[in-house]
Order: sequence, then structure tokens, then C-alpha cells
Amino acid sequence: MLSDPSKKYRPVIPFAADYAERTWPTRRLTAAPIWMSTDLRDGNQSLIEPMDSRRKMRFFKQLIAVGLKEIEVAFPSASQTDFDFVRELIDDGHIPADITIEVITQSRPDLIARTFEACAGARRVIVHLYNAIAPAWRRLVFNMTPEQIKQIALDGTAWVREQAARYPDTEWVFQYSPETFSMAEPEFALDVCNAVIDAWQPTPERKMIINLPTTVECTTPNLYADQIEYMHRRLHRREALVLSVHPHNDRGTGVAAAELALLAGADRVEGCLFGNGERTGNVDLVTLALNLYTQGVSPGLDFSDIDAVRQCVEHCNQLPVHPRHPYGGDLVYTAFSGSHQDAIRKGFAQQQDGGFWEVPYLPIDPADLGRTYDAVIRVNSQSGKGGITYLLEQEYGLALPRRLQIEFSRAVQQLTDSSGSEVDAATLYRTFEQEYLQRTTPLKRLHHSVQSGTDGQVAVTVTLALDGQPHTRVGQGDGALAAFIDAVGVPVRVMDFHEHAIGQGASARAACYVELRLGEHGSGFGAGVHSDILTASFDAVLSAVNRQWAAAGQTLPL
Ligand SMILES: CC(=O)SCCNC(=O)CCNC(=O)[C@H](O)C(C)(C)COP(=O)(O)OP(=O)(O)OC[C@H]1O[C@@H](n2cnc3c(N)ncnc32)[C@H](O)[C@@H]1OP(=O)(O)O
Ligand SMILES: CC(C)C(=O)C(=O)O
Repeated sequence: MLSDPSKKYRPVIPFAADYAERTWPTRRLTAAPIWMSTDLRDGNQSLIEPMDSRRKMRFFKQLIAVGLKEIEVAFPSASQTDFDFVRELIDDGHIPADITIEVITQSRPDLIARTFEACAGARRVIVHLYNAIAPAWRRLVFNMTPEQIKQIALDGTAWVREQAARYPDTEWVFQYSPETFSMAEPEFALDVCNAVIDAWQPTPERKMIINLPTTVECTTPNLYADQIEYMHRRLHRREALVLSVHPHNDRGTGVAAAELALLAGADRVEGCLFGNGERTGNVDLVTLALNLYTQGVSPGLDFSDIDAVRQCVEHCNQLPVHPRHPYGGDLVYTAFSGSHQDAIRKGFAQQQDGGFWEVPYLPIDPADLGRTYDAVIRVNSQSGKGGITYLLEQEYGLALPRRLQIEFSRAVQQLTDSSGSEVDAATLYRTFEQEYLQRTTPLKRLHHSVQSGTDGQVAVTVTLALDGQPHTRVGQGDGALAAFIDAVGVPVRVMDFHEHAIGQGASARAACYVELRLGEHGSGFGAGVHSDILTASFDAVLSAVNRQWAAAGQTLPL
């Protein structure tokens, strides 16, 4: 890279002086625009292997299912595949009554004629004429003066009018794009567009579309918004126009450019699902739509099964959607890091049914897009007790008390540190079993009985396996747990005790967690799960004792 890039690159400055009449910065988006999908055209022309007709048809049907009403289906004069696809759509009746197909063409009479031939018989078609107008294209590609470039647009408009007259049974909607608009002088772009509008003479009843692309995104989105507002205020017959934008994403700000352009007066957005398209892509319609949704504005597009849409797009484009892609990526509702997991868990616990969505770190409820909560919290070495607790509770119904969460998370941390990889809920549960539920050495409960006396005292008789040998012991206490501890005969103090049901009805089980202090040694937890709640608490005591015994180097007198 150059130490002084200004010797090679210059900023694109659309306006000679500041565009001070702008009003867009204080506006807000309160309604969805008209959406137009160009997946089958701009998206398709950028693919390593363009779609065959089967893929195109699958994509077309998916776009309809999502709710798109305007779909650019082809560049029919470019290839026989594209021409035949348009014919198939029309001849085989694949275009529902509320869908308008769009087709693009260069401004060349033979190509325009072929475009109309492809569309003959359709109910309604948008014919999209384009020519590049920016200085570099004028000079390098066309070697033409600005007047000659304007004439290309006017010639094209006349040829489109001529062809449209030959097919009176179709409703033809004319769209003109000054390609490379954002890199052109705004005054020249306006001049070309107004000349085309004057030539076409749209009316509010027969509107035409003026589409202003960032063919190559080359400025910050605010400058593009200025350009759009400038055009919006000055285009002839504004009430007879649909003002459309077509952002690309070369600087990674295609979504912002589209959003600011809508604030600046645009009515319509052209883009692709998940942002496929030339180079870094067209603007992503999924992100735009769901950005509106998360602000409480209905986008008019339905992504309630976003994974199915993504699979279709990946299949048709033969390109993967990035795991971090907004809203649709595999990992975008997943938190690995401890503090995020903790906040998400607390948010879920306090989220009211029917209330405003307020789960930290999740801008949208994954369930609205058909995603489950299963993958929201995943555990690796960056995770804390919150995530571990969440998974054990969600998958296994275990609600660990706070200090046990801290204790158990140390065991999990050792596991994730040594493996360096993610642990799933099943592995967590297995670790919990090994650490607590299966701690039956040296003491194991074989069987027990409980007798309540008339004096409020309880007696417990328990047979324990101690190092494999059965021993029967009897204990007394104010309650069954105290009597059991007395029977075990180990000097422990109960520091903390929790129990809860797992599941409901006849098959419900009980989980019990006991924190014990054993003699002079520190305290630690034990846990038991059993269909009988008392038995669960006895097993929790033995689990705690056995863990303490192991921690003390097996030196405790049992
Ligand atoms: C920004 C965009 O995405 S615009 C859409 C771009 N998409 C595509 O190009 C995909 C489909 N295109 C194609 O298949 C071909 O380009 C075709 C069939 C349209 C034309 O093919 P060809 O006649 O071989 O021309 P080629 O592809 O080389 O295009 C360049 C020629 O078109 C001219 N041209 C480019 N754009 C336009 C336009 N909008 N109107 C009129 N002429 C144009 C160029 O000046 C050049 O002319 P020249 O050969 O006299 O120098
Ligand atoms: C033809 C136009 C709209 C285009 O695709 C672009 O400029 O990117």
C-alpha cells in the first residue's frame, strides 16, 4: 500500500458546494418502500455459474413466497437461457396476477426488440433501460460527450416506446437508470433524467420509474442521500414518478445508503436477498426489511422461516451466506461470551408474553424468524456460569443455585480450556453427572426407611455401601434430612439447601442441591436427582460428602 494514497486516489465529491437544502437527517423511516428483487438479474450476472432455468424458477417462487411484488427476472437479450426463462414464465402461467416481472436492456434497438419479444403476452412488465453517465464511463467506455450520452438515453426511450406500441395487450411500465449515477455530476444526472421523463411523459396514473444506482459505491451514505434528495426535489413530474434506488456495497455501507436514500425521498429499493450481486453485492433486502421490523415497522416481506429462504438462496446462487450475516447467519443469535449469556438468560427470564421485546444482545426475537432458542447460548472457554446454567436448565430442567453455578462452572472451564472447543448441553450434563450425580464412592446409599415418631422426631435407617461393604446405620433428628445425616455419622453442617421438580405429572422427578461444611474442611455442593424428593436429598448429602472426601485427599474419617 502507498504511504500517501492521495497520489493515486481522490475522493468522489458529488457537489461543488455543500448541499445545504438537505432535510433527510431529521426524518425517520415509518413505512416500508416498494421492494424490487434483482436476484435473477444483477444477482445472477455476478455468479460464477449463472442459474439454469430450474434454479431461476425455484428462486422466483421463493421471492413470491417472501412477498416480493416486483421481480427483475432476466436480461433477455443477453442469452438464450434468459430469453427462454422469461418465455417459460409467461407461456406456462407462472406469474401470479399481483406480480410484475422486470427485464433489463441496453439502449440498442436490436436488444430492445428482443426484450419485448421475450415478454410478449405478459400482463404487466417493467422494461428497464440503462446507460452509464459518469465522467469515467463517458470518456473511457463510450468516448462520447455528455450530450451524446444523453442521446443514448433518449434514443432508448424512443425505441422502448416504439416496441411497446407493438404489444398493446401488455401494460408496459418504463424504468430508466442512469447507471453510475452516484459518480456523475448531479446536474448532469438531473438533466439526463429530466430529458427522459419529458420524452416519456409519465402521468400519476401511468407512472415511470427513475432508478438511481450506486453502481460502484464510492462515497459515504450521507453524500448519496444528498444526491437523492437533490433529484427528488428537482425531477420533472415528481408525482408521476416512482423514485427508486439501487445501492451496491463496495464500501460495506449499502444498507446505510439505502436507508438514508429512503429518508431523502426514495420510494423503492432494488436489491438481492442476503446481498448477492456484483463484487461485494447488491444491497441486502433481508437486512433492510428486518431493520424496519425491529423498529416496529411492518416491512411487507415475510421471513418467518428465514432458514428456508437462506437455504433456497444458497442453493440457487451456489454461494454460502456468511455465519455472521445479519438476521440470517448461523451464528447471529448465538452468544458464547459469559457476560452476554448472563444478560440473555436474565432477559429471557423476565420477558413478558406479549410485551415489548427486551432481551439484551438480541435485537430481534429469533422465534419471529423461525429460529429456535436452542442455539442462542453455546458454551466454550469464553463462557461463564450464566451460559452453563441456561443450557442445563433449558435442556435438562436443572436449576442450579447460584453458588453451585459458580462451583460447577470451574469444572466446565477446565474442560473447555483443555479441549479448546465448544461443549454442548449433553456434554455439560454428562460432566454434571460425573461431578455430582454419580459421586457414590466411598459412600453409596443402598436402601433406607423413614419412621416418624409421635414426639416429632424422625428416625432413618439406612444401609450404605462403604467401599463396597454394606453397613446399616440408624439416625435421629428433627426432620428426615437431619436424621439421615445423623445416620451417616459424618460431622457435617448444612450451609445451603435447594430442591425443585423436573418435569410435571406422574413422571416428574426431584432435583436437590445441598451445600455441606465437613469438619474443618471447606464447604462444597452435592446433588441428587430421584423420583422421590426425600431420596434425592439423601443422595445430595452423600454426593457432597463424597466430593469433600475426595477433595481432602481421602483422609476424612467416614
Ligand atoms: C450495472 C449493470 O449491472 S448493467 C447490466 C450489465 N449486465 C450485463 O452486461 C449482463 C448481460 N450482458 C451481455 O450479455 C452482453 O453485454 C450484451 C449481450 C448485452 C451485449 O453484448 P455485446 O454486444 O457483445 O457487447 P459487450 O458485452 O462487449 O458490451 C459493450 C458494448 O455495449 C455498449 N454499451 C454498454 N452499455 C450500453 C448501454 N447501456 N446502451 C448502449 N450501449 C451500451 C458499449 O459501449 C460497448 O460498445 P462497443 O462494443 O461498441 O464498444
Ligand atoms: C443497471 C443498473 C441499475 C445497475 O445494475 C447498476 O447500476 O448497478
